Amino acid sequence: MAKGRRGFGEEASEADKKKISREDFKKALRVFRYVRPYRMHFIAGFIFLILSTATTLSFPALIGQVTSVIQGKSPFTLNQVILIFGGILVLQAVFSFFRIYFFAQVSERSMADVRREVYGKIITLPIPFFEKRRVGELTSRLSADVSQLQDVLSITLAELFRQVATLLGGTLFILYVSWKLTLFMLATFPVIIVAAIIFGRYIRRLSKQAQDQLAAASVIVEETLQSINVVKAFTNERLEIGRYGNSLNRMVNIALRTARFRGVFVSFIIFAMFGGIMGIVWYGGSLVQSGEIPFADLLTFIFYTAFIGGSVAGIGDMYAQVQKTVGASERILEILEEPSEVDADNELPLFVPVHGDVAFNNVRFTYPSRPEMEVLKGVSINVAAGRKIALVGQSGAGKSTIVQLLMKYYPITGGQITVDGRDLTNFNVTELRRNVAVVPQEVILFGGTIFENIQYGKPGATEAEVREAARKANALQFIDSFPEGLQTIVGERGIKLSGGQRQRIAIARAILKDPAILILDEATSSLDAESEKLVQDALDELMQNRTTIIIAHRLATIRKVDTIYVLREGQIVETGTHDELALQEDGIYANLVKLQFEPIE
Ligand SMILES: Nc1ncnc2c1ncn2[C@@H]1O[C@H](COP(=O)(O)OP(=O)(O)OP(=O)(O)O)[C@@H](O)[C@H]1O
Repeated sequence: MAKGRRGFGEEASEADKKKISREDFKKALRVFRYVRPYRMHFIAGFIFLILSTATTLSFPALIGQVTSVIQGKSPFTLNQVILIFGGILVLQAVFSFFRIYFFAQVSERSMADVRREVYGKIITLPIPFFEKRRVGELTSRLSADVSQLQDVLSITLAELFRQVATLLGGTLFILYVSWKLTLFMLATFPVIIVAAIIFGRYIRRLSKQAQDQLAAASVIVEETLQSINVVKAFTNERLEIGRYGNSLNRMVNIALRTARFRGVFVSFIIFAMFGGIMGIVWYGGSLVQSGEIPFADLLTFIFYTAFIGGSVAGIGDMYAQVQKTVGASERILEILEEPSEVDADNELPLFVPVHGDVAFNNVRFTYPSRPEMEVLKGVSINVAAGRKIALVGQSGAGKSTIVQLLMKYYPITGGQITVDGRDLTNFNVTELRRNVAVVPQEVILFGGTIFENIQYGKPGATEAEVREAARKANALQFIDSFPEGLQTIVGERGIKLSGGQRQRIAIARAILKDPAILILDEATSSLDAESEKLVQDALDELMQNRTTIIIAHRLATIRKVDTIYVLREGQIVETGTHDELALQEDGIYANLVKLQFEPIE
């Protein structure tokens, strides 16, 4: 019974395979909807393609005509024939220009649309999506996959058509010249085609392996350059050179194996082609001798055969390209079909300011990427508008998770979160997040000016507003000490700011945003006393009249908050003010306070 079922299953899966591949192809064709707006250009390109193919196809006839003239069997003179073909040559040049021009219009514009849409999609996807994918993978979809599609649209499609047209047109033409010789010629084709398919597949697999290996080598370069400080600190340069070298060696080995097969393949094809042509010359020669066909036709025939041979060799390659493109478009469509977090089609909701009452009622939560571990096990927190609370607890207790849930990065698995008494699920994410600002632990600035980095908190803010925010954030002093002031370039290619300076930029950004709810993820590394004071003063300014949730790592900074919540393993185990909790005998908070302050006191 089991055996029978397995047999049935196998059959079904075979059928599925076929169906899927056909569906895949259909699906991939959907990418063509991006071409639709430029269809007039596409049609124009196609017309020029047909015209230029037709003119190319007429050239073997030139040889025949000239031979006829030489043999005195043509009504035209040599000059007339050359003039006619010269005219065709000019036309061919004009047609080719327009073909390339129109196809480029279609491919460049439509692929820019695809890129724009894919990027727009990626950036609006919810956070869990980014936990499943690597950034490299996503950027490669935008670059490599779209480029693949573009190549097919701008070159391959036209080439494929030209090759098929050459094949069909050429064959019809030689059938017309001599069906006997054509049949003879066609007898050599199947051998070449079968060999091409078998070899081609194997070579493709090998070259993909070589590509993967190259990608693996590039990852080493990327990772080590990104963390060059770590490599140097551990003096692991030699180790990395060795690792990179090994990876390159593996790639070279595979590439050389591919080259060997390609060498065999190419020599075989050349051998078979010329063998075929020799056979045709031999058989054709005997047909000319017996007077069955004129010599001029034999020449024309041979040239067409060379054309046809070339196009057959080309079609295999094109087919591989098309196959690759089906894969690329599938991957692109897969992203486009992911449900967005922000409904990008909808207009942005009106800005509805909230007061800032925040409540967590018995919230339970499990990260989608780790379903077996419940991270929050019934957490309840209440913050009235304008109040300040701190979350304290060991690393991994769930502090960051709580604020991520408040930002609606993940859906909760149990309980309820409300803002101003309204369930978080009823908030549009844009509407909600406009009311929340985060000053993160590790501030990462975008490459650009300080002005742009602060303005990020409120796109379109004026210079005066940005300056005022920088002043309130205690940042103006150091900003003005740079010769270019607010226009100083920061980030990867600009000047490097210190940790305290970056924090004050982040604070200025939050001040500019002016949210009702503020989340401070306290920096773990402590600053020197002076920066610490500047940052703390800036934070005090920022916290005024806002609901503030502090993820506290250093207890000294949270003495003034209204309520401290102590978390342990996803549960709130103590709640109170600093004074209340610090006095609790054997309390977790009291112990933490002791641990942090004892060595100093
Ligand atoms: N994106 C994620 N996917 C899966 N598990 C996660 C994710 N983020 C955090 N966790 C897990 O959830 C638990 C709580 O993490 P969380 O970051 O909230 O702790 P924390 O109290 O903020 O710690 P720390 O003080 O070190 O920042 C940890 O066990 C952590 O491993």
